[in-house]
Amino acid sequence: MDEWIIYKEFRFEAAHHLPHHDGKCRRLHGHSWVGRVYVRGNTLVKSGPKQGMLIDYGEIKQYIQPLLEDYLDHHYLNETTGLENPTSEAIAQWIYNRLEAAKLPGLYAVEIQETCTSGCRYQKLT
Ligand SMILES: Nc1nc2c(c(=O)[nH]1)N=C([C@H](O)[C@H](O)COP(=O)(O)OP(=O)(O)OP(=O)(O)O)CN2
Ligand SMILES: [Zn+2]
Repeated sequence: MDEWIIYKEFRFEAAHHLPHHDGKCRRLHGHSWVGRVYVRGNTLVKSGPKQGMLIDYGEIKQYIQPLLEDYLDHHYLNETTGLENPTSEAIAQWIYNRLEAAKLPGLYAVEIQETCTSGCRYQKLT
């Protein structure tokens, strides 16, 4: 069987702190976060303007945009997400759950890069 996995990248500026951390991440600080939403599927659109696509990248963006505006970009993540300890792991899972609730077709994984050298991928085992 064929399988395609595509992704759409997004970026946001946001502050957070990890209240339980034993190092510098306990302090309030900010990052230029980079995320990726992965979508997976076995069939491509057969005709029309989306021919040859799993799902239009622009459509994936439409699912991410409200999250960026309302919760992520230029927000304080401890407050807006309701996560008491917003690690990369927690934020990736939080974004995945939101996209799943919004019924993004083929949702497969969410990746979050917190710094140039650190990041996390969250996906659900089936
Ligand atoms: N597993 C996790 N570890 C850490 C997280 C996390 O979310 N999950 N978060 C932090 C801090 O928030 C920090 O902002 C990022 O840490 P780190 O990569 O150590 O940042 P540095 O700038 O020090 O990275 P270097 O490239 O090594 O200088 C900590 N850990
Ligand atoms: Zn951090």
